[in-house]
Parts: sequence; structure tokens; C-alpha cells
Amino acid sequence: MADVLDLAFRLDRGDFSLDLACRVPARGVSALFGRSGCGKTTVLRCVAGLERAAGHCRLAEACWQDDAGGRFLPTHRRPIGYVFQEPSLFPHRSVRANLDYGRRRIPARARRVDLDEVVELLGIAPLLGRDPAGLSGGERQRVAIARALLTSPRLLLMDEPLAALDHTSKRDILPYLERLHDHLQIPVLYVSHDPDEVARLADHILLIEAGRLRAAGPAPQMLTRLDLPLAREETASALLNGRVRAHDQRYGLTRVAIPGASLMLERLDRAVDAPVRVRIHARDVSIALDDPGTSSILNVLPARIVEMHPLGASQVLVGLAVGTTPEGRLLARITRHSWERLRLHPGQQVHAQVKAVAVMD
Ligand SMILES: Nc1ncnc2c1ncn2[C@@H]1O[C@H](COP(=O)(O)OP(=O)(O)OP(=O)(O)O)[C@@H](O)[C@H]1O
Repeated sequence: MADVLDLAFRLDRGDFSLDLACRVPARGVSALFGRSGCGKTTVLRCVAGLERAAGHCRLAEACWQDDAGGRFLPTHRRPIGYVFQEPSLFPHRSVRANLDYGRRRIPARARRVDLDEVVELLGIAPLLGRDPAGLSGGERQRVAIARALLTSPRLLLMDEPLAALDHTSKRDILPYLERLHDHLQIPVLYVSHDPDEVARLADHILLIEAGRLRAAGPAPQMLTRLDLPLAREETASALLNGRVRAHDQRYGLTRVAIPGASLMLERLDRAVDAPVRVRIHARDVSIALDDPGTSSILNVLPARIVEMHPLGASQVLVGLAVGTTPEGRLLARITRHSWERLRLHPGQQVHAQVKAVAVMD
């Protein structure tokens, strides 16, 4: 059986109470998503043992807290890395010394993460001789992440690691986080209230509302559920896990198989059969009744309307099924005028015109 992070926490704090239980796969990135004050940081602190809620906390075979057995491991005995919004580095010691500090916190025989690999993955080789005090916010955060990883954690806790960064630094650091996700086998619990960040990074999403778990599941499903707030965001999108099928040399295109269909993308520099994760924004999908063979749009996918949700007075959000598996889902944001003019309705077969596809990793 695959490893699982099994959490159950109950805590009362005056106006706020936390009462949440969930089991998430202990691999990839699990995002704790929800509005400010819903309890995301509190959950992370409970996992770290910094907060003592009633309940239990287990990672695979390891039990860090179990009230029934009277067990509560203190924070320093839990193999976790913690990355905060503001990196807590030694400002006037070199980056190299800061990293060494992380590495020396555990005995040599317990080290499973390679210094050179982490330095390479986070692109911090040119910074090793400098002091954090002189680095940009994004550079400091990359160093803080490297230091957390060098403690060879079994679980990495990240609390809004990009929240203090400006838009440009955020954009610069995201690809590094995506690389970590692809290269390291360390599961991550990632707190964020930014739906765009969650869509880019998460494999699994836990949606928290007022201290309760509203819903949890694989990111592709959670992002396209019309009953959840993620699908109603301006940046709402579908995630599809695909594989390279073939390259078309003549036109410089690559065919990628996704659940229930295939997409033509601008040529990707990857081998046939390599995995590709793509993201398709709801605003980039329109609906046609017939296959518009005369259109310049490259990707027109047969789809079935599953459901519709009104967005304000003029727009509607349409959930589309592509193929027959639950993973083959798309969102389309169209005008209410078009919805009515084309007499669209759930169950109907249509053609989804996909104007843009972003390759995620
Ligand atoms: N030390 C504290 N003492 C009392 N109440 C607190 C304390 N820390 C947090 N809270 C309250 O507990 C609730 C949950 O806070 P928490 O920080 O976990 O939320 P969050 O979802 O992480 O929010 P944000 O996204 O703003 O960081 C909030 O109502 C907050 O006001």
C-alpha cells in the first residue's frame, strides 16, 4: 500500500475551532488551500508538533502523535523541514554556512539528500559565498528551502513560501519549486491561499473552510469541481496528465495524449512516452456545436457537457467531460448569451475549442 499522511486534529481557540481529519498520499505536493484565517497554518503547526491539538498524526509507519496511546513526539524529534513565509536564515553568515547548519543538524548516516543536487536544483551555486543579508527575497527563500531539504526530512512543510515575494520574484521561484517536485521524493504539505500557485504545484488539494475540511482529492478533480470555489476563480483551469505520443517534424508540433483525447502542442523537447502535465484555463476554452474544421484552432476536442454554473450576470462556467475517465475534465468560461443562443445543456455532445495550452513540467 502507498504511504499515507494520516491526520486528525481537534482544537478550540475561542472564536476559532479546528476539527479536521484526512488521509492524503505521502508523495508529491498536497496543498492546504483556503481563505485567510481558516486554519491552514494551525494544521501545519499541529503536524510539526508546535501546537498540541487532540487527535493523531502519522506518516507512513511513523506515528508522531496518537492520543489513544499517549504519544506526542516533540518537534525536534519529527523528521520535518519547515519553510516559512519569511526565511529565517543567519543574515551575516554565508549561504554555504547556512546550508551546513541545516546539514549538520542530522548525523551523517541519516543524510539522504545530496548537497550538490539541492544546490543545483535550486540554482544557488552562484550564491554560496554571499551573505543572505545581501540577497533578494526570492534568492533568500531558495536558500531557506535548500537548508530545510538538507535536514533530509521525511516531510517538508511550506507555509506560504512565496507570499512575501513580489510578482516577479514569485514568477522566478515557481519553476524551482516545480523542479523540486519532479526530482525529490519528499512529500510536501504546502499552505497557500493563491489558487494560481495551487494549480501550478499541487498534486492533491485539501480545501479548508473555517477549521473544517470541505473537500480533498487529486488536483485535476478538485480544480474542475464546479461546486468548489477553485473552479470559480478568474484563473480557473483544468490540469491534465498526459504523455508525448509523437513529434511532427514538418510542422514543429508534438502530439500529447491526455485522458480521453490528444492535443497538438508546439514542439516539446522530450522523448516519446515522457510524461507531460498541461494546464488549460477555463477562459481559453470555447464551445462549438459542430467540429469547426475551418477554424485555425489546433485543438478541438469532442466533449460532453456535464454541468453549468452561472458566474455573475453575463458569464457561465461549463464543466466538460473529455473521454470517459474522471481525469478527462475541462472547464469552459463562456457568456450566458452563448449558452442560451446555442441551447446548451448537460448531457449534450459538443466540441471544446482549446485556444491555449500551458505545459507545466
Ligand atoms: N496564537 C493565536 N492565538 C489565538 N488565536 C490565534 C492564534 N493564531 C491564530 N489564531 C486564530 O486561529 C485561526 C486560524 O489561524 P491560522 O493562522 O491557522 O489561519 P490561516 O488559514 O493559516 O490564515 P492565513 O492564510 O491568514 O495565514 C484564526 O482565526 C486566527 O485568528
